[in-house]
Amino acid sequence: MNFALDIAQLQKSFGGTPAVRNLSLSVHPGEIFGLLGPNGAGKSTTINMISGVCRIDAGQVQVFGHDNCAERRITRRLVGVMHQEIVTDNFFTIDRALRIHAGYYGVPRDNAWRELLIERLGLGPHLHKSMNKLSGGLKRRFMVAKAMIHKPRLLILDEPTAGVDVELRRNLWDFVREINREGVTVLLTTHYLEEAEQMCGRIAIMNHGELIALEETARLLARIEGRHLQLTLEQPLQQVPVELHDLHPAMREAGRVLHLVLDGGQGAGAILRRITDLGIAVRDIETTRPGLEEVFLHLTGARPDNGQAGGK
Ligand SMILES: Nc1ncnc2c1ncn2[C@@H]1O[C@H](COP(=O)(O)OP(=O)(O)OP(=O)(O)O)[C@@H](O)[C@H]1O
Repeated sequence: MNFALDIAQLQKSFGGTPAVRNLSLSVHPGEIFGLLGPNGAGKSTTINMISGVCRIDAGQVQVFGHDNCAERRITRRLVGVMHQEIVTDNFFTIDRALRIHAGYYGVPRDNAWRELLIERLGLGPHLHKSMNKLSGGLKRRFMVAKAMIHKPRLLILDEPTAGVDVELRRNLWDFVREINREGVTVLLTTHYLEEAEQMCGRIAIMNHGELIALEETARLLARIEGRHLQLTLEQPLQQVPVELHDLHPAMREAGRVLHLVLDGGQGAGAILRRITDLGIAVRDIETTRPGLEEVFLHLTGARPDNGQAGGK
């Protein structure tokens, strides 16, 4: 059986600086697959090469067995992409823009599908508004509908929930799960790591253009051994004392929360004593399970820029 997406030794440079280096990965039909990485890791460049927006320097991309350069007309129909930047056809209404995009792919008109997208994405009341009058959230919903209007078999979502409120985010992911159950393969990027954890069966992590991990989500999480301690401090820390560097410390919430990883046989009590000996007063302590944020930290030494990360 063909992969939904098969990327082999993909490369791209901008002005001599590599953005994607020798990337190979495959996505199975029916998967929800996460492509994660810190800012500038090369995720969007990869997606742009898959969608044909960006020329490939070297390597190959196949979509359901079709080469996306040699068989572009076929792969264009098979893939639907929601790009990261909000791009709308400013003077069109949602209604008109969706009709134009459906025509662009040359697929037979499917009114039932169109109506379903409009209903599930809550676009009905806004169909006849011109695009430049829509809120950011509505524009994003429109972009999902646009990516889906030609019934692609592979849906690519590049940070679909950036700047989107909680309710819309939930609706959007419910919808993605629903279409995935109906057979659509999904590749997504997100900076909200808990979303990737909840949505994706497998996750690939890129850093500096390279693939540095590709595993089932649960296995990836299990890579980070040891318990995680979260300490709420009486006073915010300016920086983590060097004496605690063996505990993989990360500060959050402007230094009010300190996150530590206990590998080996270190007990929470002993750690607490070490901390209080340094004159740091602890208000609250809790153990947490590792999240993808910790996996990121572990694998890349960087923190994802999700607006909540503190410095290390
Ligand atoms: N059109 C371009 N011209 C020049 N450099 C580019 C261009 N597009 C991307 N880059 C560079 O390529 C690298 C990878 O960028 P890319 O946008 O693919 O990363 P990303 O993982 O999607 O990051 P983010 O999470 O911030 O969107 C970055 O260093 C970026 O500055």
